[in-house]
Amino acid sequence: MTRDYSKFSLGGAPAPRPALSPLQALGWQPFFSAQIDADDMQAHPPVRVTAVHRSGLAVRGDGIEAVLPPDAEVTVGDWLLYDAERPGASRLLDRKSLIQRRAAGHEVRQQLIAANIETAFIVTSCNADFNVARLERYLALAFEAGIDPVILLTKADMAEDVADYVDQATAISDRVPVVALDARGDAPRKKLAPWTKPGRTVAFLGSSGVGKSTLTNALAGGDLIETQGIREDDAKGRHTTTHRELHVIAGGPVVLDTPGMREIQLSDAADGIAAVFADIEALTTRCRFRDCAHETEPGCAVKAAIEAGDLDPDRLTRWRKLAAEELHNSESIAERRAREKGFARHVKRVVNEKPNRR
Ligand SMILES: Nc1nc2c(ncn2[C@@H]2O[C@H](COP(=O)(O)OP(=O)(O)OP(=O)(O)O)[C@@H](O)[C@H]2O)c(=O)[nH]1
Ligand SMILES: [Zn+2]
Repeated sequence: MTRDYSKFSLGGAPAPRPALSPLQALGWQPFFSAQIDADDMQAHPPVRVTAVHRSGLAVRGDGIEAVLPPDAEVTVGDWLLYDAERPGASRLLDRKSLIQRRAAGHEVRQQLIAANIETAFIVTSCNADFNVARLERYLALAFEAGIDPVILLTKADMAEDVADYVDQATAISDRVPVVALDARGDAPRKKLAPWTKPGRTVAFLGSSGVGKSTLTNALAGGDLIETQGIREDDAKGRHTTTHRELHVIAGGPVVLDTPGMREIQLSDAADGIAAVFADIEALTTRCRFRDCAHETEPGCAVKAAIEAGDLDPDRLTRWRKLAAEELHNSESIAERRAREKGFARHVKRVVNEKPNRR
């Protein structure tokens, strides 16, 4: 919680916030400046990637707007040290977080989606869009990427049983704050203040129509992005304009909005899933058998927790499904073939194996 000391200042007027430098307003922080020295910064000023086009990387810095050659190792939100003479040689700085996904195809290749997001707002609305399994999937994605998630429940003004949605969302993880609000008006500015200070980088993730653009506009205090209602009347269609993917809100955060991030499959996210389902993961370490499938095995701590009423069986089912999906998406075709071949042998071995404890 931030405290308001303004009423203590002399003359009654709130003390003005120290202005951010142009770089800080773009999201520049000590984490990045610690990676370079002053000479470096003089010779090669930092720039942030604001959009990735097939033709190149759009970047912005203090008094710099440029397009660098395309580079598959760089994505929206990245910081580079701009080399004006050889733009392609601009150096990539270490990231605070990275969302990536496995690219389709035979080879195992990662496709970078967005870098250096600090808070991911997982957005759903208090209506039929609300789905615990989908929230869990987005949370796993955020944790895997090294981003702190916050659950936002929009359209609270239209629901009667908001507390019920809040309870369900709160039960998912004790590491994730939950905020219910009307995405329009000034509620987002007030309620999201702890995560949206100037110079922070945030993103809104969620299905179409839940209010992501509305939230961004509300933070900006104006129409920064066209919302769905407006787009529907647009004969040109919704995705014809090339938009900027990184929005710098005056006096507010940097909002990263890249199409690839809006709907996403989970792959290579085992750690993220473990973070969301920390309760179940902890139970599994107490099962008698290390490879317990939590079905009929004796000494299964997961089954015991369900019987004692400490674990919701639906949550266990969702964990299994998500873990299975993650495994499926994370394997290459060759890996999957090898696993299926090896499966019969594996079953035999498990049947003959001795308990790993007691
Ligand atoms: N009453 C009410 N309407 C909302 C709220 N949030 C969003 N809306 C409306 O829902 C519609 C969709 O909102 P958008 O902000 O365009 O949704 P989006 O998530 O950006 O959708 P995509 O761009 O398709 O991903 C708009 O007509 C908004 O005005 C809310 O909290 N309350
Ligand atoms: Zn078990």
